[in-house]
Amino acid sequence: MAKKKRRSMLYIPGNNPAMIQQAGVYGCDAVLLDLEDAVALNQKDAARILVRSMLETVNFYDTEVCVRVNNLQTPFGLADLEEIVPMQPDNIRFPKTESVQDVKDFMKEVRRIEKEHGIKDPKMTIHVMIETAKGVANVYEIAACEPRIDAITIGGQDLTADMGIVKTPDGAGIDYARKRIVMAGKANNLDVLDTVFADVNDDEGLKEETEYIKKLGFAGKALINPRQVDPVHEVFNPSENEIRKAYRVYSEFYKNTKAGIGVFAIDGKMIDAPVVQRAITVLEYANIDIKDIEKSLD
Ligand SMILES: CC(=O)SCCNC(=O)CCNC(=O)[C@H](O)C(C)(C)COP(=O)(O)OP(=O)(O)OC[C@H]1O[C@@H](n2cnc3c(N)ncnc32)[C@H](O)[C@@H]1OP(=O)(O)O
Ligand SMILES: O=C([O-])CC(=O)C(=O)O
Ligand SMILES: [Mg+2]
Repeated sequence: MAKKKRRSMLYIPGNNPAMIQQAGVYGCDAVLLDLEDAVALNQKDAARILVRSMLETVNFYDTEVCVRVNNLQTPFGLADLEEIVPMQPDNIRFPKTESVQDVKDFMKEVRRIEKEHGIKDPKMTIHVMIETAKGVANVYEIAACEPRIDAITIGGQDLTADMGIVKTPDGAGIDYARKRIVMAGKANNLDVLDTVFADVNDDEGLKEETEYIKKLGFAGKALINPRQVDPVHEVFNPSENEIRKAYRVYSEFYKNTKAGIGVFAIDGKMIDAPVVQRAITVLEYANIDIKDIEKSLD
C-alpha cells in the first residue's frame, strides 16, 4: 500500500463540535483534534469528553485522525490519555517533548492503558512535538527512542516563546531547529512535519513558507484553518512537468533493469538509483502506482 500523505494536518480545537463534525470534508490529509493549546483551561474536561465521543461517532472518511493531548506535567495529560488511548485514533501527539524520559513516561501510560483495555496489537502511532530549546538539543535521541514514533514535528510558536524571540516571517530564529529536526527524523525514517503559519489571510506567505520547508525535507505542515489546505497541497503536489519526467525516468529504469543495465542516460543526464528514488517519490505524491507503470511495459 502507498505511504499515507501528510501534506496538510489541520488543527481543530477539541471543544468545537461543529468543526470536528465536518473533519472528514475539509480535504486535508489529517486532522489534529486538539486538547492542548487551542483549549482554554476551563474547557479541558469538556473537550476531552467531546473528542472521545466524536472519535466514536464521526465519519472521518480516509482522513487520518490524530489527537494532541496535554503534556504529562500538566494536570490534564494523564486524564487525556485515559480517555483517548482506548479509542485508538490513528495517532497521538505528545507536545513539548524534551527528552527520552518524557517519551518513556508517556509510553508507559499508553501501554498500561492499552493493556487494561485488552488492546493487544495497537496500530496507533506517536507523533512527538519538539517545541523547546531542550527538545531541539535532544532531538536525535528522542527520534530514535521508541519504535511507535512515526512522525516528528516542530512547534514554532512555543519554540520561539521558549527561546525568548519573535517568530519572524523568514523563520530565521527557528531555521537551525527545523534543519536539525529534519535530520533527526530522516535518520530514523520518520515523517517530519512543519509548524503552523499563523496568518490565515496571507496565502502567498503560506505558500512561500511551504515551498521552503518542502525543500528542507518536511513531508507536510500543521494548519489552523481549512482555507490553508489548498495552498499547501498546491506546493506539495508535483507539477505536470515533474510527473511526466518522473514517469519517464521510472519507465526507462524498469526497461533498463530488465536488460541488466544499472546506470543509463536520459537526454544526456545520468540516471542512477537516487534519481530513480526521487522519481518514485514524485509518482507517490501524484498517486501513480509504479506497479501500473511496470504492467504497462511488461
Ligand atoms: C500554537 C498552536 O498550538 S496552534 C494549534 C491550535 N490552534 C487552533 O487549533 C486554532 C484553529 N483555528 C481557528 O480557531 C480559527 O481558524 C482562527 C481563530 C485561527 C481564525 O478564525 P476565523 O477568522 O473566524 O476563521 P474563518 O473566518 O476563516 O472561518 C471560516 C470557517 O472555517 C471554520 N474554521 C475555522 N478554523 C477551522 C479549523 N481549524 N477547523 C475547522 N474549521 C475551521 C469556521 O468555523 C468557519 O466556519 P463557518 O463558515 O461554517 O462559520
Ligand atoms: O504544531 C504547531 O505548529 C503548533 C504549536 O503547538 C506550536 O507552534 O507551538
Ligand atoms: Mg505548541
